[in-house]
Amino acid sequence: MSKVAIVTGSAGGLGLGIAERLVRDGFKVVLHDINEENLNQTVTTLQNQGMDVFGVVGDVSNQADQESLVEKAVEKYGHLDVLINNAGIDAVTPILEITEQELNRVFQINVNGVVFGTQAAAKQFIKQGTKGKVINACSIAGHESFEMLGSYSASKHAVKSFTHSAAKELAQHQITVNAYCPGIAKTKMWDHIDAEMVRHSHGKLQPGEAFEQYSAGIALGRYQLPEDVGNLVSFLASSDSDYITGQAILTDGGLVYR
Ligand SMILES: NC(=O)C1=CN([C@@H]2O[C@H](COP(=O)(O)OP(=O)(O)OC[C@H]3O[C@@H](n4cnc5c(N)ncnc54)[C@H](O)[C@@H]3O)[C@@H](O)[C@H]2O)C=CC1
Ligand SMILES: CC(=O)C(C)=O
Repeated sequence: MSKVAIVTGSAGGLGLGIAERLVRDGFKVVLHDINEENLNQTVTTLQNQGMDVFGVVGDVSNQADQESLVEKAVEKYGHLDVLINNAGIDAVTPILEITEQELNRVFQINVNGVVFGTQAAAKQFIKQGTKGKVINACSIAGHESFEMLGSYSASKHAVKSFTHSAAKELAQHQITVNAYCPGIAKTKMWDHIDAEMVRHSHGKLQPGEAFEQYSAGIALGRYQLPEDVGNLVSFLASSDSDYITGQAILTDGGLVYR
């Protein structure tokens, strides 16, 4: 019987790379995103390539949406084995200018989303009476805090902390909870971070320079590809990782050392 995985925020970027890798690993994959147009396009493209995937539109920060996502996955494929809490957003703001609205939005999506997803998947695993895996998107910013990324870094530290608590509490049900911590990948997220860093630099940075400066510190000499993240998530989703729980594992080409 094929295993079933959900990947949130997978219309593009790292989530899409993860979804494609899991399909190649033999999973049936439920793609999920808040952006309906992008999600439909991505799902159609993958289905046209013969992949067994389907899409669910939803907002990870909405608890009812997360419950409904798991219900729809089970309705379609019969059961659930793995949830990848991948969806996330960035915010680039000097500390003195962070607003209540920004902080709430970043935490609602990056942190509440992970909590609600974990709850929905864990309830399903317990109902099934099976092992299950929850895999959360953390970041190098969950291990080291970055200038101008104050609310984002705090949210990713919270993801790491929640990963530890959930791993401890859910182990009694044979549910593992781990996180992947990417470095610098050239997705829409980094396009936005670069543009925002340029905007806040008052002429000191040109477009592309913030990305170049961050990438210049990578020991292996290149920025990250979605495939690099897919490699780690593939392992965390496989039975090879059955004895690993509560870990937030860096995949960054050598940038942050913990
Ligand atoms: N790009 C990078 O260098 C790094 C990314 N990460 C993390 O990896 C994850 C994926 O990042 P990227 O692919 O780069 O981002 P991205 O911005 O390229 O893609 C994120 C996807 O999530 C979706 N999304 C946003 N809010 C959502 C919501 N409320 N509900 C459902 N879907 C939503 C977006 O529509 C988009 O398709 C994020 O959690 C991010 O924080 C971590 C470290 C580095
Ligand atoms: C997007 C992200 O997590 C960083 C720190 O680059």
